[in-house]
Amino acid sequence: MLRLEGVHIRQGDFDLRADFTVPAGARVAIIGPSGGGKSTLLGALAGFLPLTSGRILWADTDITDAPPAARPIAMLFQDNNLFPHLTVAQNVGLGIRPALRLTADHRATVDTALSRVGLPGMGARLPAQLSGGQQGRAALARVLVQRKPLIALDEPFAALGPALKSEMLDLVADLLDETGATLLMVSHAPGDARRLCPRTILVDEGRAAPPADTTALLDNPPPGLRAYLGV
Ligand SMILES: Nc1ncnc2c1ncn2[C@@H]1O[C@H](COP(=O)(O)OP(=O)(O)OP(=O)(O)O)[C@@H](O)[C@H]1O
Repeated sequence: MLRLEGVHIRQGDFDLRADFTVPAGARVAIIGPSGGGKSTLLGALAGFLPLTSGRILWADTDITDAPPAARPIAMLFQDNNLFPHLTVAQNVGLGIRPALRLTADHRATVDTALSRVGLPGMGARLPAQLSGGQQGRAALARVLVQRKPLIALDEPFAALGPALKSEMLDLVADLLDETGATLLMVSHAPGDARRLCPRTILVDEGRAAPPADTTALLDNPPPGLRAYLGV
């Protein structure tokens, strides 16, 4: 279980507060207006932003001050963060060893992950030699090899067309079924939240609310969310 206890994060003159739990294995969307603090929340969970006060716990272990690499969370951002001068296999390998000294076992793990996301034999290519959707798959492979119990996706497929996006959401769902990982997914698309995430955290007015039933929240949104959704 992920637990945020009395969390307060400050970025410049922006304040975000959060106090909630997410059960292990849950699939939770994070939605809310632009500038509401969704990325701030993920940044704090991943250890890129310090807390002003409060604690973050995973499975009853306090990770508030743990460095990013020691946290139980793997992140995937919208632009995938593939390094253009590294091969696809090297980019995926970064998820195992940031220094890129991979053993034969590590290389086998990378190959297995690439096959799993539908990119068998493409490890030697550079990212520019992949389509946008294939780049997204490579980035997902890097998340997979990290074998973290918590996966955070920050608007991962916003740049993809509807068919590709749908395919990627299915792939994420399959990977979660296999690994049992917990998902936190920032999305501006209510349809993605409905499809993949039974529960949703609303981030608005300086607060990340506890996960609520996605369908109920989207069918009957509070005023701030209503304005954002344009309903
Ligand atoms: N480095 C920073 N320094 C100061 N303020 C910041 C910084 N980064 C973000 N902010 C502010 O923090 C607030 C929350 O930003 P954040 O990126 O978390 O929102 P978001 O909900 O992810 O927005 P979007 O949906 O547009 O990506 C905004 O008011 C933003 O201006």
